[in-house]
Amino acid sequence: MAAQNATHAQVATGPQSEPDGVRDREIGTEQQHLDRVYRRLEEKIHEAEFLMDDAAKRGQVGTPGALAERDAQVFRAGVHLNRLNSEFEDFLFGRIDLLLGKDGKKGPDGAYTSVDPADDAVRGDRAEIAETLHIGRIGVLDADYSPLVIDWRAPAAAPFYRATPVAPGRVVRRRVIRSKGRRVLGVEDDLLRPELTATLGGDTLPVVGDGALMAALGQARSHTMRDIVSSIQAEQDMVIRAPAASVTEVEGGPGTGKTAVALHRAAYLLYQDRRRYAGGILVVSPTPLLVAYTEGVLPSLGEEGQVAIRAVGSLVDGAEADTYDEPAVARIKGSSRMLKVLRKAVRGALEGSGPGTAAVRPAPAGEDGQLSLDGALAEGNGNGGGRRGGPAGPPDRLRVVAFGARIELGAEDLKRIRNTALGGTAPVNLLRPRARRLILDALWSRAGGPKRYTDPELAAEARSAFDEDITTEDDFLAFLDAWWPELTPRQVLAGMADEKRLARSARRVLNPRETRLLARSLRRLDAAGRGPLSVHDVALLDELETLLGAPARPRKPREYDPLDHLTGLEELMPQRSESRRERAERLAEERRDYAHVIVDEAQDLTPMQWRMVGRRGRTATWTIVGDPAQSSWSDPDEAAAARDEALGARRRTRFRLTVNYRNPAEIAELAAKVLALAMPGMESPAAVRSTGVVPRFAVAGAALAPAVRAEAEHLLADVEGTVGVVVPMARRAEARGWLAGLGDRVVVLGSLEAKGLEYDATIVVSPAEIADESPAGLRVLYVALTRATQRLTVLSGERDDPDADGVPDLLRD
Ligand SMILES: Nc1ncnc2c1ncn2[C@@H]1O[C@H](COP(=O)(O)OP(=O)(O)OP(=O)(O)O)[C@@H](O)[C@H]1O
Repeated sequence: MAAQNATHAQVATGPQSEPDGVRDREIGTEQQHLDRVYRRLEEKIHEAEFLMDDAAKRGQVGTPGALAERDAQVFRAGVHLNRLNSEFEDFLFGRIDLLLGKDGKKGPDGAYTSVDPADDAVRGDRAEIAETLHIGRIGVLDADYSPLVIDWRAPAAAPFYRATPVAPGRVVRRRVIRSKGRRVLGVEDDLLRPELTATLGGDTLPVVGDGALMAALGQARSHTMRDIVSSIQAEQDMVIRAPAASVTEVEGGPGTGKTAVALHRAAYLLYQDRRRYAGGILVVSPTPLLVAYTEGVLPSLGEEGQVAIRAVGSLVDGAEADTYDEPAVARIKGSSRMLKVLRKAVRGALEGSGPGTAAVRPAPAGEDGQLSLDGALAEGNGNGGGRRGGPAGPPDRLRVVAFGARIELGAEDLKRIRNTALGGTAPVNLLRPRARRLILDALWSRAGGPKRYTDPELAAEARSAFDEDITTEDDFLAFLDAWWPELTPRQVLAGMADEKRLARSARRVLNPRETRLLARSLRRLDAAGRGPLSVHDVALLDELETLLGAPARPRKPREYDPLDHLTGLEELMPQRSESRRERAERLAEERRDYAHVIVDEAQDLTPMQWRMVGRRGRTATWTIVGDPAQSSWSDPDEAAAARDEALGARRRTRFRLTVNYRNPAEIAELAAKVLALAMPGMESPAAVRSTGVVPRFAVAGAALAPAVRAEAEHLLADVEGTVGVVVPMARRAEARGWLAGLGDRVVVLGSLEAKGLEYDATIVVSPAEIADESPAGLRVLYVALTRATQRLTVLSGERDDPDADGVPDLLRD
């Protein structure tokens, strides 16, 4: 049975059947505990209030700093209670009953999972429970510092997730507690040592329910992801608590919990070492849709202040790309070949598109024989103003009058100087001072400066006056701006829309067809680079920013807040006053270099995107989750090489997740057929449950609109939650029209947007069209087929070749 693959699902529900009234009694027991926790929290608030009152009365107890700390303590305790009441509906969610134990060794991840029962913990087949621990989203200590609730991330909580019947350690019973506000609603138990007759306080240990995992998986889906904190499985827990050294790589098929695990890991790392991660955690997500879907998970785990979840198209400040290039263009833009093209494009932008005729004409030298400039005339000096292609036609001559004579740097001189300047390794914008210096050297030399002064001191003085005279002239500055303009990444990108110029940058790298496609795709931008960016443009902008050089941003790491430790509640409060958007903006502004980088759906990053993401974690530790079978990138080897380069020689620890918690077996089985075509030999993860409902097949042919609508209506009636309609990318807009008015439980998605998301029911429209859309089309289809938690309908379009049962050729055996 598929369910046997899940570690929790393997658990027996115990030999004891559930007699009447036991459930209520057990709920009552947990209710008493929860009441105690709330009483304790209220006590903390009163304590804090008293301290503040007292301090105020006595006027000057302690320093002003101490008074402020007390105020903060009261405030934080109040916020804490408020959150417990309003947000953490199931703030207390777990309990483990343990046998007497030996002192175990701490594992490298800080968890005591290897703890074994003491030798005398079990007598025959009987054992007495020696310890009971309650587990919740935050830790709460009693007045005597004994734990009332243990934070789920604490080492002592690890057995709640890791114990299995095969390796139960000290755990006899694992209980998941369901509560809302201050009320306990239910309990579900797993018995990990069914062979024992265990007692608690002399009474037989009762066991209630069928385990919590199945209950969680069967719930209807909404538009936001839930945390899985009460039902994390052992293999997932190993990843969440893996030591944050170097690189943690996690692979697993669809629905194995990679995204969930990655987010819980972020919360875990913050709990483990908040100071270390004060530098911020970046979660890179493939699409804005997945960001929106997942961004509630960390706040529900009590963490938000230090984690930025950003779509790969929004990693560059000010860029919010959500458009997709057609596959052939995406392939070019994502490829590491672009690096060469961009390097040359930067040079090209500097040199302009053709010979310029500008010159700066200075006035005669001043009385002192030094140079002076006035009334410079710039003829045809193109500085990009309005013309596509950025700065076009920079001046090819610079004329000045010095020491009574006219001196000139001609096109060849300027070219030579430019090439010398570009020989430096610094980014191009930062080479401007070097270029300016070389120009002045050349002018000085041509004016015969070095020969005029034999005394070095006088020579230096004269030279410095010479430089100052020239460089304070507006005309010289105008010349410099035209000849070596300060370029922006967007300008250079926009300049690449000029096919002829691009052809020069892309010579021997892209073929003419590729050049044409690339240039055409950039015509969405105006000369300054304003306009809609595609997701792949953003990585190019980032690369250009590196090539050009960005103004240094001041780093403002979040200060360590001593108040974090004042409440006596074992947790730190995020800054609640900030909105999510403000927070994301602040993080983006403050940092480009994060302490930990989590990459979700890593198989989809293109080589250029790996370079962009790599730049954000140069000193970071990494968690990378993905599934090669779901890759929409056409050249996995090239992407793997770019990934290796981004991660450098860091040591990698690999994990594999093997159980599919999303799709029922019936859907997983169908998807496996496409997997066999897309990646022969690749194993699909075992589905943890089965619903008995097989996927439906319908044939629409050319009449997609009515068929999709009818099927969506059917599924809306069939499931409680969401219906996702996955269509070929090219049909996104029309498909929205087909489903207009059906309400917000139905969502239309292009095949590339479905990544990472899930719905109660899914309609996959025109599978052959999806598969044909790109070289990675079969893998994209595999993604589409693995989004449903309950129902799946496959609707054949004109390109499919359905059999008599409506099964399209791609999905037949
Ligand atoms: N231990 C668990 N308890 C309850 N639900 C779980 C558990 N693990 C995973 N799930 C659920 O299974 C679904 C799939 O999880 P998730 O989206 O993280 O998988 P994934 O591996 O990232 O999938 P994909 O590769 O398709 O994006 C989610 O609804 C998640 O909440």
